[in-house]
Amino acid sequence: MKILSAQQLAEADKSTIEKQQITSIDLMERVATLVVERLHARLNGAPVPIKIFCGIGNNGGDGLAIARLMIQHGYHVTTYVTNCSKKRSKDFLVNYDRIKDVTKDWPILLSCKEDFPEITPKDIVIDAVFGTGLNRPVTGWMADLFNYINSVSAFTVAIDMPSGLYANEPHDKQDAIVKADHTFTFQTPKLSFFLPETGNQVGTFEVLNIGLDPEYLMQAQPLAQLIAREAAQNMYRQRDKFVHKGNLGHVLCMGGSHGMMGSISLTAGAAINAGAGKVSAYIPSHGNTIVQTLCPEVMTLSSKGEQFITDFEHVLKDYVLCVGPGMGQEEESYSAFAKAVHQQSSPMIIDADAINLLASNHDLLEKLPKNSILTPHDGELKRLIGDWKNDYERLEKAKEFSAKHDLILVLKGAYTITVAENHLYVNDSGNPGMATAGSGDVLAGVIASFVAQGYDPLIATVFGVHMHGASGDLAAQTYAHEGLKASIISNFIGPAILNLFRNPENKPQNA
Ligand SMILES: NC(=O)C1=CN([C@@H]2O[C@H](COP(=O)(O)OP(=O)(O)OC[C@H]3O[C@@H](n4cnc5c(N)ncnc54)[C@H](O)[C@@H]3O)[C@@H](O)[C@H]2O)[C@@H](O)CC1
Ligand SMILES: Nc1ncnc2c1ncn2[C@@H]1O[C@H](COP(=O)(O)OP(=O)(O)O)[C@@H](O)[C@H]1O
Ligand SMILES: [K+]
Repeated sequence: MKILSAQQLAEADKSTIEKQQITSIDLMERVATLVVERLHARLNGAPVPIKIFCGIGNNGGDGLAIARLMIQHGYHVTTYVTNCSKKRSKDFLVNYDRIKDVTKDWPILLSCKEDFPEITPKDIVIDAVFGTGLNRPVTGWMADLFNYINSVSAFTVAIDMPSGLYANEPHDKQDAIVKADHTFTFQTPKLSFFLPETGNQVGTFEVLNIGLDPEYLMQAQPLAQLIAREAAQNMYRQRDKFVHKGNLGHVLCMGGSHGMMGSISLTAGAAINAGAGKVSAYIPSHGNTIVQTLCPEVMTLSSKGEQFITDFEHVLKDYVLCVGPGMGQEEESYSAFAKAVHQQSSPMIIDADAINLLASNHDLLEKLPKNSILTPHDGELKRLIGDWKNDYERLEKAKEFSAKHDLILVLKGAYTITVAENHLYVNDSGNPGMATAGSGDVLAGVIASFVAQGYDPLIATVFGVHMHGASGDLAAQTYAHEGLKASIISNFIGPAILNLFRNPENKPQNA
C-alpha cells in the first residue's frame, strides 16, 4: 500500500471530484458514512456519552457529518466546534447547517479555556479538529484543549489523523498533539504514523478506502510503501518439486566471540529455519562445540583465534556471507572481516559489530559488493550516518547513504524501514515483544537465507523483515510479549510462512 503525502491526498481529492463527477460534500458524506458504520458495529447502540470536537476546516466538516449520522443512529452525542477563526471551509458550513435537521442542540462553540466541557473517562471523544490541513503548530487555548483531552483517559478516536499531527513533516518536541486510542484514516496511512517520535499518538489505526481516483493513486510516487501481508504473499516463492539442497544456497555466518557465541548461533539457526539449503558458521575455535550443540544442522569452520576471530582464509566456494553478530571489535577480527569483504563479489548481509567496524572505516564501505544489506539498530545507524535532528532527517540521511554507497539499509525498530536509494519500505508486522536480545541476530540470518535461496537482495530484505515480524506476531499469540525470545521467533518462521497463506489477517494495525 502506498503512503502518500498530505499534498498528494489533496490532489487525489480534487481529481476524484472531477473524474467521478461528485461534489466535495458527497466525498465528505462518504467518509462520514464509513466511519459511522465502523463505530456503530463496535458500539452496537451503547448509551455512552460521545463528545465530538470539530475544527472549522474539512476535518471539522467530517466531524459534523459523523455527529449527524451518529445522532440519527440514536447515540448520545454532544458536538463542539473549536471556534478559532472566521475562515470556515465551505463543506464545514454545509454540514454545520445540516446538523440542524437532526437535533435542536446546536454545536457548542469553544473560544477559550473556560468553555471546555467536562470530559470523564466514561466518555468517548471523537477528535475531528485538524486533519491533513494542519500547517503550523497548535498554540494557545487549542493546545490546552488537546492537552486536556490527553489528560483524561477517555477513549479517543481520531478522524483521519490525531489533531496536531502533521502527515509528513517534523514536529517540535513541545507541540500539542491529541493522543488517540484509535484512528480512522482515509485512503492511505500517513508517514508520521510509523515514525518513533509521533507514531504513539495514533493508537491502532484502520485505513478506510474512500474510493479516491484509482488513476491518480496508481501514478502517484509514494513517500513510502507499506509492506503488509498481501505484499509479502506476492514476494514468496514456492519451491520447485525437484529442488535439492544444492539449489537453495549456502549461508556462511561469520561472527561470535567469547561470551557471545549465542549470537552467531541464533543467526545460523535462523538461516536454516528460513530455508537455506546449507548453513556454515565461521567462528573462533573455542565456540565449535557451542554452535554444533545448539544447531546440529549447521557446519562449523574455525578461525585460528580461540576467543575471537583472528583470520579468514578462503574457506568455501559459493556462499552468501552474513557477518557481524557477536563478532566483537578486536583489531584482528576487523582484518578478518576486511579480508572476507575482499573475497566477496555478491551481496552480503552486515549486522552488529561488523557495522560498527565499517562505520570507523569508510574505505571498506566502498569495497562492499553493490546491494549488500546493512541491518543497523539506531545506535549502529548513528555511528554510520551521524546523528539526526528528527525522524525525517534520519530517513533523508539514510536515503543519501544508500544511494551513495549502493547499499540497502534496514532501519530496525517498531515499523522497520528498508531504505534502497530513494525508496522506503515500511514493515507493518512485529510487536514490542521483539525488543529482546538476539532478535536482530535472527533477522540477519533470515534475510541471508532468502538471499541464498535466490530472492533478489531487496526482495529478500523486505520479505525477510516482514516474515521476521510475522513470526514474532504468531509466537506472541502463545508466549505473550514478555515470553518472546529470539530463539522462539526463529522457530516460528516456518509457521509464519504457513500462516501467510492460511489465515485471514486479524491483527489490528499498530496493535
Ligand atoms: N472535502 C473533501 O473532499 C475531503 C476532506 N477530507 C477531510 O479534510 C481534511 C483536510 O481538510 P482541510 O484541508 O480543510 O484541513 P483541516 O480541516 O485539517 O484544517 C484546516 C484549517 O485549519 C487551519 N489551521 C491549520 N493549522 C492550524 C493551526 N495550527 N491552528 C489553527 N488553525 C490551523 C487552516 O488554516 C484551515 O482553516 C482531511 O484530513 C479529512 O479529514 C476527507 O473528508 C476526504 C474528503
Ligand atoms: N517495539 C518493537 N516492535 C516491533 N519490532 C521490534 C520492536 N523492538 C524491536 N523490534 C525488532 O527486534 C529486532 C531487534 O534487533 P536488535 O536491536 O539488533 O537486537 P539484538 O542486537 O539484540 O539482536 C529488530 O528486528 C526490531 O525491528
Ligand atoms: K483529527
